[in-house]
Amino acid sequence: MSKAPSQIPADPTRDLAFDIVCGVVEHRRMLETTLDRSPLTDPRDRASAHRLAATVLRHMGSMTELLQPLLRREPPAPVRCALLMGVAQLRHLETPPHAAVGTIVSLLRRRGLAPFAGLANAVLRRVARDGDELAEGLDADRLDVPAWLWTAWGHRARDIAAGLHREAPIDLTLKPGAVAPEGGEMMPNGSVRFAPGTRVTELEGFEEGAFWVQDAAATMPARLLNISPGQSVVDLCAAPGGKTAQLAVAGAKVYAVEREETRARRLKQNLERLRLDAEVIIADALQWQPEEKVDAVLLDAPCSATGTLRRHPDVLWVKRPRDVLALAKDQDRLIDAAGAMLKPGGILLYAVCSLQDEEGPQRVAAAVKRGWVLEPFTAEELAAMPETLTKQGTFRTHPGMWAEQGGMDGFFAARLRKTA
Ligand SMILES: C[S@@+](CC[C@H](N)C(=O)[O-])C[C@H]1O[C@@H](n2cnc3c(N)ncnc32)[C@H](O)[C@@H]1O
Repeated sequence: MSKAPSQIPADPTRDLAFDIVCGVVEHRRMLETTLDRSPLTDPRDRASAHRLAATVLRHMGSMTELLQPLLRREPPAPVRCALLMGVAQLRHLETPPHAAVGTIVSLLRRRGLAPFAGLANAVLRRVARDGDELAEGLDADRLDVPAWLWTAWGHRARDIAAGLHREAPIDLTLKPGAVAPEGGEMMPNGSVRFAPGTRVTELEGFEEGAFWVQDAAATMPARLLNISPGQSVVDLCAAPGGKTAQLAVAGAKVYAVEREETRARRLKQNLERLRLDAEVIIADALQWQPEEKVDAVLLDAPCSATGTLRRHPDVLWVKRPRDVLALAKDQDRLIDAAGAMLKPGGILLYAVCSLQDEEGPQRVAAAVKRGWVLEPFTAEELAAMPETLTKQGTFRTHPGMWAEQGGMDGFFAARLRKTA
Protein backbone atom coordinates (compact mmCIF):
# COMPACT_ATOMS: atom_id res chain seq x y z
CA MET A 1 0.00 0.00 0.00
CA SER A 2 1.38 3.44 -0.83
CA LYS A 3 1.93 5.88 2.01
CA ALA A 4 -0.24 8.99 2.44
CA PRO A 5 1.90 12.13 1.80
CA SER A 6 1.69 13.08 5.51
CA GLN A 7 3.44 9.82 6.48
CA ILE A 8 6.38 10.41 4.16
CA PRO A 9 9.40 11.75 6.05
CA ALA A 10 10.23 15.43 5.39
CA ASP A 11 13.55 16.08 3.68
CA PRO A 12 13.90 19.83 3.02
CA THR A 13 17.47 19.48 1.73
CA ARG A 14 16.55 17.08 -1.07
CA ASP A 15 13.36 19.04 -1.80
CA LEU A 16 15.45 22.16 -2.39
CA ALA A 17 18.04 20.27 -4.47
CA PHE A 18 15.16 18.87 -6.57
CA ASP A 19 13.71 22.37 -7.10
CA ILE A 20 17.14 23.65 -8.16
CA VAL A 21 17.76 20.82 -10.65
CA CYS A 22 14.21 21.00 -12.10
CA GLY A 23 14.56 24.79 -12.35
CA VAL A 24 17.69 24.41 -14.47
CA VAL A 25 16.46 21.50 -16.61
CA GLU A 26 12.87 22.61 -17.19
CA HIS A 27 13.06 26.42 -17.06
CA ARG A 28 16.75 27.32 -17.55
CA ARG A 29 16.53 29.00 -14.16
CA MET A 30 19.85 29.82 -12.46
CA LEU A 31 20.70 27.86 -9.32
CA GLU A 32 21.03 31.02 -7.21
CA THR A 33 17.54 32.18 -8.22
CA THR A 34 15.92 29.04 -6.77
CA LEU A 35 18.17 29.24 -3.71
CA ASP A 36 17.16 32.90 -3.14
CA ARG A 37 13.46 32.01 -3.36
CA SER A 38 13.72 29.06 -0.97
CA PRO A 39 12.18 29.39 2.53
CA LEU A 40 14.85 27.01 3.88
CA THR A 41 16.95 29.04 6.34
CA ASP A 42 19.42 26.63 7.97
CA PRO A 43 22.81 27.37 6.34
CA ARG A 44 23.95 23.74 6.59
CA ASP A 45 20.77 22.44 4.90
CA ARG A 46 21.15 25.05 2.18
CA ALA A 47 24.80 24.12 1.68
CA SER A 48 23.91 20.40 1.43
CA ALA A 49 21.15 21.12 -1.10
CA HIS A 50 23.54 23.27 -3.10
CA ARG A 51 26.19 20.52 -3.07
CA LEU A 52 23.77 17.81 -4.21
CA ALA A 53 22.29 19.96 -6.99
CA ALA A 54 25.73 21.13 -8.15
CA THR A 55 26.93 17.52 -8.28
CA VAL A 56 23.97 16.60 -10.50
CA LEU A 57 24.65 19.54 -12.83
CA ARG A 58 28.39 18.82 -12.98
CA HIS A 59 27.83 15.20 -14.10
CA MET A 60 24.47 15.55 -15.83
CA GLY A 61 25.50 14.50 -19.35
CA SER A 62 27.31 11.32 -18.34
CA MET A 63 24.65 10.32 -15.77
CA THR A 64 21.90 10.82 -18.38
CA GLU A 65 23.80 8.52 -20.73
CA LEU A 66 24.32 5.94 -17.98
CA LEU A 67 20.55 5.87 -17.27
CA GLN A 68 19.60 5.50 -20.93
CA PRO A 69 19.72 1.67 -21.23
CA LEU A 70 17.69 1.32 -18.01
CA LEU A 71 14.69 3.33 -19.21
CA ARG A 72 12.28 1.84 -21.71
CA ARG A 73 10.63 5.19 -22.38
CA GLU A 74 11.45 8.81 -21.60
CA PRO A 75 10.17 9.66 -18.08
CA PRO A 76 8.65 13.08 -17.34
CA ALA A 77 11.33 15.73 -16.72
CA PRO A 78 10.86 15.93 -12.91
CA VAL A 79 11.22 12.13 -12.64
CA ARG A 80 14.42 12.30 -14.67
CA CYS A 81 15.70 15.02 -12.30
CA ALA A 82 14.96 12.82 -9.28
CA LEU A 83 16.71 9.84 -10.91
CA LEU A 84 19.76 11.99 -11.62
CA MET A 85 19.84 13.00 -7.95
CA GLY A 86 19.80 9.32 -7.04
CA VAL A 87 22.66 8.51 -9.42
CA ALA A 88 24.66 11.49 -8.14
CA GLN A 89 24.24 10.26 -4.56
CA LEU A 90 25.30 6.73 -5.51
CA ARG A 91 28.20 7.49 -7.80
CA HIS A 92 29.60 10.85 -6.76
CA LEU A 93 28.60 11.54 -3.15
CA GLU A 94 29.20 8.18 -1.50
CA THR A 95 25.67 8.00 -0.07
CA PRO A 96 24.99 4.43 1.14
CA PRO A 97 22.80 2.62 -1.45
CA HIS A 98 19.77 2.11 0.83
CA ALA A 99 19.72 5.85 1.65
CA ALA A 100 20.37 6.92 -1.95
CA VAL A 101 17.44 4.84 -3.22
CA GLY A 102 15.10 5.42 -0.27
CA THR A 103 15.44 9.20 -0.26
CA ILE A 104 14.58 9.43 -3.98
CA VAL A 105 11.58 7.10 -3.65
CA SER A 106 10.31 9.29 -0.76
CA LEU A 107 10.99 12.45 -2.75
CA LEU A 108 8.87 11.21 -5.65
CA ARG A 109 6.02 10.33 -3.26
CA ARG A 110 6.19 13.73 -1.54
CA ARG A 111 6.13 15.55 -4.86
CA GLY A 112 3.03 13.82 -6.26
CA LEU A 113 5.02 11.42 -8.44
CA ALA A 114 4.23 8.20 -6.53
CA PRO A 115 3.44 6.23 -9.75
CA PHE A 116 7.17 6.49 -10.59
CA ALA A 117 8.41 5.30 -7.19
CA GLY A 118 8.67 1.68 -8.37
CA LEU A 119 10.62 2.67 -11.47
CA ALA A 120 13.05 4.74 -9.38
CA ASN A 121 13.49 1.91 -6.91
CA ALA A 122 14.34 -0.59 -9.68
CA VAL A 123 16.55 1.73 -11.72
CA LEU A 124 18.57 3.05 -8.78
CA ARG A 125 19.09 -0.42 -7.30
CA ARG A 126 20.47 -1.47 -10.65
CA VAL A 127 22.82 1.55 -10.70
CA ALA A 128 23.92 0.72 -7.15
CA ARG A 129 24.75 -2.83 -8.25
CA ASP A 130 26.08 -2.41 -11.80
CA GLY A 131 27.06 1.27 -11.92
CA ASP A 132 30.73 0.66 -12.82
CA GLU A 133 29.79 -1.63 -15.66
CA LEU A 134 27.15 0.81 -16.96
CA ALA A 135 29.67 3.66 -16.87
CA GLU A 136 32.34 1.71 -18.73
CA GLY A 137 33.38 3.36 -21.98
CA LEU A 138 31.44 6.58 -21.30
CA ASP A 139 33.52 9.67 -22.09
CA ALA A 140 32.40 11.69 -19.06
CA ASP A 141 34.55 14.73 -19.88
CA ARG A 142 32.92 15.06 -23.30
CA LEU A 143 29.37 14.16 -22.18
CA ASP A 144 29.28 16.62 -19.26
CA VAL A 145 29.83 19.65 -21.51
CA PRO A 146 27.16 20.84 -23.99
CA ALA A 147 28.31 20.48 -27.62
CA TRP A 148 28.39 24.23 -28.35
CA LEU A 149 30.80 24.88 -25.49
CA TRP A 150 32.98 21.87 -26.32
CA THR A 151 33.35 23.16 -29.89
CA ALA A 152 33.98 26.73 -28.78
CA TRP A 153 36.77 25.68 -26.40
CA GLY A 154 38.70 23.97 -29.24
CA HIS A 155 41.98 22.29 -28.23
CA ARG A 156 41.49 23.38 -24.58
CA ALA A 157 38.14 21.55 -24.25
CA ARG A 158 39.36 18.30 -22.69
CA ASP A 159 41.57 20.00 -20.09
CA ILE A 160 38.77 22.41 -19.18
CA ALA A 161 36.22 19.58 -18.90
CA ALA A 162 38.54 17.59 -16.62
CA GLY A 163 38.92 20.70 -14.45
CA LEU A 164 35.14 21.08 -14.20
CA HIS A 165 34.86 17.64 -12.59
CA ARG A 166 36.83 18.87 -9.59
CA GLU A 167 35.16 20.95 -6.87
CA ALA A 168 36.70 24.40 -6.66
CA PRO A 169 38.97 25.13 -3.69
CA ILE A 170 38.55 28.33 -1.65
CA ASP A 171 41.29 30.90 -2.21
CA LEU A 172 41.93 33.83 0.10
CA THR A 173 43.68 37.08 -0.70
CA LEU A 174 45.49 38.39 2.38
CA LYS A 175 45.62 42.03 3.37
CA PRO A 176 49.26 43.20 3.43
CA GLY A 177 50.86 42.20 6.72
CA ALA A 178 48.05 39.79 7.68
CA VAL A 179 48.92 36.32 8.91
CA ALA A 180 47.51 33.45 6.82
CA PRO A 181 44.94 31.35 8.72
CA GLU A 182 46.24 27.91 9.63
CA GLY A 183 45.75 24.99 7.25
CA GLY A 184 46.00 26.82 3.93
CA GLU A 185 48.46 26.24 1.10
CA MET A 186 50.42 29.19 -0.24
CA MET A 187 50.02 29.42 -4.04
CA PRO A 188 52.60 30.90 -6.47
CA ASN A 189 50.59 34.13 -6.84
CA GLY A 190 50.30 34.67 -3.06
CA SER A 191 46.74 33.35 -2.64
CA VAL A 192 46.17 31.00 0.31
CA ARG A 193 44.26 27.91 -0.75
CA PHE A 194 41.81 25.91 1.38
CA ALA A 195 39.80 22.75 0.63
CA PRO A 196 36.43 23.04 -1.18
CA GLY A 197 33.59 23.75 1.24
CA THR A 198 35.78 25.47 3.88
CA ARG A 199 33.64 27.81 6.00
CA VAL A 200 35.60 31.04 5.68
CA THR A 201 33.64 32.89 8.35
CA GLU A 202 35.05 30.40 10.87
CA LEU A 203 38.68 30.98 9.86
CA GLU A 204 40.89 33.03 12.16
CA GLY A 205 41.09 36.66 11.05
CA PHE A 206 37.75 36.80 9.20
CA GLU A 207 36.07 39.24 11.62
CA GLU A 208 39.22 41.35 11.78
CA GLY A 209 39.25 41.69 7.99
CA ALA A 210 42.56 39.90 7.45
CA PHE A 211 41.48 38.46 4.07
CA TRP A 212 38.79 38.13 1.45
CA VAL A 213 37.72 35.23 -0.77
CA GLN A 214 39.00 35.51 -4.33
CA ASP A 215 40.06 32.81 -6.78
CA ALA A 216 43.78 32.87 -7.60
CA ALA A 217 43.08 33.72 -11.26
CA ALA A 218 40.75 36.57 -10.25
CA THR A 219 43.56 38.32 -8.35
CA MET A 220 45.53 39.00 -11.52
CA PRO A 221 43.52 41.70 -13.39
CA ALA A 222 43.75 44.29 -10.59
CA ARG A 223 47.41 43.44 -10.08
CA LEU A 224 48.16 43.83 -13.78
CA LEU A 225 46.87 47.39 -13.60
CA ASN A 226 50.10 48.25 -11.68
CA ILE A 227 48.46 51.09 -9.85
CA SER A 228 50.63 53.56 -7.90
CA PRO A 229 49.55 55.09 -4.58
CA GLY A 230 47.48 58.24 -5.10
CA GLN A 231 46.33 57.42 -8.64
CA SER A 232 42.61 57.63 -9.36
CA VAL A 233 40.89 54.42 -10.50
CA VAL A 234 37.34 53.58 -11.44
CA ASP A 235 36.34 49.98 -10.71
CA LEU A 236 33.40 49.33 -13.04
CA CYS A 237 30.95 46.50 -12.22
CA ALA A 238 32.49 46.25 -8.79
CA ALA A 239 30.43 44.03 -6.45
CA PRO A 240 31.14 42.01 -4.37
CA GLY A 241 34.41 43.92 -4.39
CA GLY A 242 37.41 41.58 -4.53
CA LYS A 243 39.12 43.81 -7.07
CA THR A 244 37.99 47.03 -5.33
CA ALA A 245 39.75 45.76 -2.20
CA GLN A 246 42.97 45.10 -4.13
CA LEU A 247 42.93 48.61 -5.63
CA ALA A 248 42.26 50.18 -2.22
CA VAL A 249 45.14 48.19 -0.72
CA ALA A 250 47.41 49.55 -3.50
CA GLY A 251 46.69 53.06 -2.20
CA ALA A 252 44.52 54.27 -5.10
CA LYS A 253 41.62 56.69 -4.84
CA VAL A 254 38.94 54.17 -5.86
CA TYR A 255 35.47 54.82 -7.29
CA ALA A 256 33.57 51.51 -7.24
CA VAL A 257 30.57 51.59 -9.58
CA GLU A 258 27.87 48.93 -9.19
CA ARG A 259 24.38 48.93 -10.69
CA GLU A 260 22.56 46.54 -8.34
CA GLU A 261 21.67 48.11 -5.00
CA THR A 262 21.75 44.87 -2.98
CA ARG A 263 25.11 43.94 -4.45
CA ALA A 264 26.44 47.45 -3.75
CA ARG A 265 25.36 47.02 -0.11
CA ARG A 266 27.33 43.79 0.06
CA LEU A 267 30.34 45.55 -1.44
CA LYS A 268 30.12 48.25 1.28
CA GLN A 269 29.86 45.60 4.00
CA ASN A 270 32.90 43.79 2.62
CA LEU A 271 34.93 47.01 2.59
CA GLU A 272 33.84 47.78 6.18
CA ARG A 273 34.93 44.34 7.38
CA LEU A 274 38.26 44.80 5.60
CA ARG A 275 38.62 48.39 6.94
CA LEU A 276 39.37 49.60 3.42
CA ASP A 277 38.31 52.80 1.78
CA ALA A 278 36.56 53.27 -1.58
CA GLU A 279 33.73 55.47 -2.80
CA VAL A 280 30.83 53.16 -3.68
CA ILE A 281 28.53 54.53 -6.37
CA ILE A 282 25.24 52.87 -7.28
CA ALA A 283 24.95 53.60 -10.99
CA ASP A 284 24.91 52.12 -14.46
CA ALA A 285 28.46 52.09 -15.81
CA LEU A 286 27.08 53.07 -19.22
CA GLN A 287 25.65 56.33 -17.80
CA TRP A 288 27.92 57.39 -14.94
CA GLN A 289 30.88 59.75 -15.36
CA PRO A 290 33.50 60.81 -12.77
CA GLU A 291 33.71 64.58 -12.04
CA GLU A 292 37.33 64.51 -13.22
CA LYS A 293 38.93 62.10 -15.70
CA VAL A 294 40.84 59.28 -14.02
CA ASP A 295 44.22 57.56 -14.52
CA ALA A 296 42.85 54.05 -14.90
CA VAL A 297 39.69 51.98 -15.21
CA LEU A 298 39.27 48.34 -14.25
CA LEU A 299 36.32 46.86 -16.13
CA ASP A 300 35.34 43.40 -14.87
CA ALA A 301 32.56 43.15 -17.40
CA PRO A 302 29.34 41.15 -17.00
CA CYS A 303 29.82 37.97 -19.03
CA SER A 304 28.63 34.40 -19.58
CA ALA A 305 30.71 33.38 -16.51
CA THR A 306 31.84 30.14 -18.14
CA GLY A 307 35.15 30.62 -16.31
CA THR A 308 33.38 29.96 -13.00
CA LEU A 309 31.59 26.75 -14.09
CA ARG A 310 33.24 24.79 -11.29
CA ARG A 311 31.32 26.89 -8.77
CA HIS A 312 28.29 27.50 -10.97
CA PRO A 313 27.69 24.32 -13.03
CA ASP A 314 24.11 25.51 -13.76
CA VAL A 315 25.66 27.92 -16.29
CA LEU A 316 26.51 24.85 -18.45
CA TRP A 317 22.82 24.15 -19.03
CA VAL A 318 21.31 27.64 -18.71
CA LYS A 319 23.41 29.77 -21.09
CA ARG A 320 23.08 29.59 -24.87
CA PRO A 321 25.28 30.82 -27.74
CA ARG A 322 22.97 33.79 -28.30
CA ASP A 323 23.54 34.95 -24.70
CA VAL A 324 27.25 35.21 -25.44
CA LEU A 325 26.60 37.35 -28.54
CA ALA A 326 24.31 39.70 -26.60
CA LEU A 327 26.88 40.02 -23.82
CA ALA A 328 29.63 40.80 -26.35
CA LYS A 329 27.66 43.84 -27.56
CA ASP A 330 27.34 45.12 -23.97
CA GLN A 331 31.05 44.54 -23.42
CA ASP A 332 31.92 46.78 -26.42
CA ARG A 333 29.66 49.50 -25.05
CA LEU A 334 31.19 49.23 -21.58
CA ILE A 335 34.73 49.44 -23.00
CA ASP A 336 33.87 52.69 -24.77
CA ALA A 337 32.04 54.05 -21.72
CA ALA A 338 35.26 53.38 -19.76
CA GLY A 339 37.19 55.31 -22.43
CA ALA A 340 35.10 58.43 -21.73
CA MET A 341 36.18 58.28 -18.04
CA LEU A 342 39.92 58.14 -18.76
CA LYS A 343 42.51 60.90 -19.12
CA PRO A 344 44.28 60.82 -22.53
CA GLY A 345 46.83 58.01 -22.36
CA GLY A 346 44.94 56.40 -19.45
CA ILE A 347 44.81 52.64 -19.00
CA LEU A 348 41.82 50.32 -19.21
CA LEU A 349 42.22 46.85 -17.76
CA TYR A 350 39.50 44.79 -19.42
CA ALA A 351 38.63 41.48 -17.72
CA VAL A 352 35.96 38.77 -17.95
CA CYS A 353 35.51 35.48 -16.08
CA SER A 354 34.67 33.83 -19.40
CA LEU A 355 36.31 31.10 -21.47
CA GLN A 356 34.65 32.28 -24.68
CA ASP A 357 36.72 33.92 -27.44
CA GLU A 358 33.79 36.22 -28.25
CA GLU A 359 34.05 37.83 -24.80
CA GLY A 360 37.85 37.96 -24.59
CA PRO A 361 40.26 38.14 -27.55
CA GLN A 362 37.52 39.15 -30.00
CA ARG A 363 36.46 42.12 -27.82
CA VAL A 364 40.06 43.30 -27.63
CA ALA A 365 40.52 42.97 -31.41
CA ALA A 366 37.32 44.99 -31.92
CA ALA A 367 38.52 47.65 -29.44
CA VAL A 368 41.85 47.97 -31.27
CA LYS A 369 39.91 48.58 -34.50
CA ARG A 370 38.07 51.40 -32.71
CA GLY A 371 41.38 53.08 -31.80
CA TRP A 372 42.44 51.52 -28.48
CA VAL A 373 46.08 50.36 -28.23
CA LEU A 374 46.87 46.96 -26.76
CA GLU A 375 49.68 47.16 -24.20
CA PRO A 376 50.94 43.57 -23.88
CA PHE A 377 51.61 42.10 -20.44
CA THR A 378 55.24 41.10 -19.93
CA ALA A 379 56.73 37.78 -18.81
CA GLU A 380 57.98 39.54 -15.63
CA GLU A 381 54.46 40.69 -14.75
CA LEU A 382 53.17 37.13 -15.10
CA ALA A 383 56.19 35.37 -13.59
CA ALA A 384 53.98 33.68 -10.95
CA MET A 385 51.80 32.13 -13.68
CA PRO A 386 53.88 31.97 -16.87
CA GLU A 387 51.41 29.62 -18.60
CA THR A 388 48.77 32.37 -18.56
CA LEU A 389 50.60 34.79 -20.90
CA THR A 390 49.30 34.48 -24.48
CA LYS A 391 51.20 35.25 -27.69
CA GLN A 392 49.21 38.48 -28.04
CA GLY A 393 50.30 39.60 -24.57
CA THR A 394 46.94 39.00 -22.92
CA PHE A 395 46.20 36.95 -19.79
CA ARG A 396 44.19 33.76 -20.06
CA THR A 397 43.41 30.99 -17.56
CA HIS A 398 41.09 27.98 -17.46
CA PRO A 399 40.01 25.39 -14.86
CA GLY A 400 42.43 22.77 -16.23
CA MET A 401 45.47 24.86 -15.19
CA TRP A 402 47.23 24.06 -11.89
CA ALA A 403 45.44 20.69 -12.13
CA GLU A 404 47.63 19.12 -9.42
CA GLN A 405 46.89 21.89 -6.93
CA GLY A 406 43.12 22.10 -7.50
CA GLY A 407 42.79 24.20 -10.67
CA MET A 408 41.73 27.83 -11.07
CA ASP A 409 38.85 29.81 -12.55
CA GLY A 410 38.84 30.82 -16.20
CA PHE A 411 39.73 34.48 -16.73
CA PHE A 412 40.72 36.70 -19.61
CA ALA A 413 42.37 40.10 -19.22
CA ALA A 414 43.97 42.65 -21.52
CA ARG A 415 45.54 46.09 -20.99
CA LEU A 416 44.36 48.81 -23.35
CA ARG A 417 45.62 52.38 -23.63
CA LYS A 418 43.39 55.26 -24.63
CA THR A 419 45.14 57.11 -27.44
CA ALA A 420 43.75 60.66 -27.43
C1 LIG B 1 31.57 39.80 -12.69
S1 LIG B 1 30.71 40.65 -11.44
C2 LIG B 1 31.98 41.68 -10.85
C3 LIG B 1 32.88 41.08 -9.80
C4 LIG B 1 33.73 42.12 -9.11
N1 LIG B 1 34.46 42.96 -10.05
C5 LIG B 1 34.70 41.54 -8.11
O1 LIG B 1 35.88 41.41 -8.38
O2 LIG B 1 34.26 41.19 -7.01
C6 LIG B 1 29.76 41.75 -12.40
C7 LIG B 1 29.02 42.86 -11.62
O3 LIG B 1 28.68 43.86 -12.55
C8 LIG B 1 27.44 44.44 -12.21
N2 LIG B 1 26.95 45.12 -13.42
C9 LIG B 1 26.49 44.55 -14.55
N3 LIG B 1 26.20 45.50 -15.48
C10 LIG B 1 26.51 46.69 -14.92
C11 LIG B 1 26.45 48.03 -15.37
N4 LIG B 1 25.99 48.34 -16.60
N5 LIG B 1 26.85 49.01 -14.53
C12 LIG B 1 27.31 48.73 -13.29
N6 LIG B 1 27.38 47.48 -12.79
C13 LIG B 1 26.99 46.46 -13.61
C14 LIG B 1 26.64 43.25 -11.74
O4 LIG B 1 25.55 43.66 -10.92
C15 LIG B 1 27.70 42.45 -10.98
O5 LIG B 1 27.71 42.81 -9.62
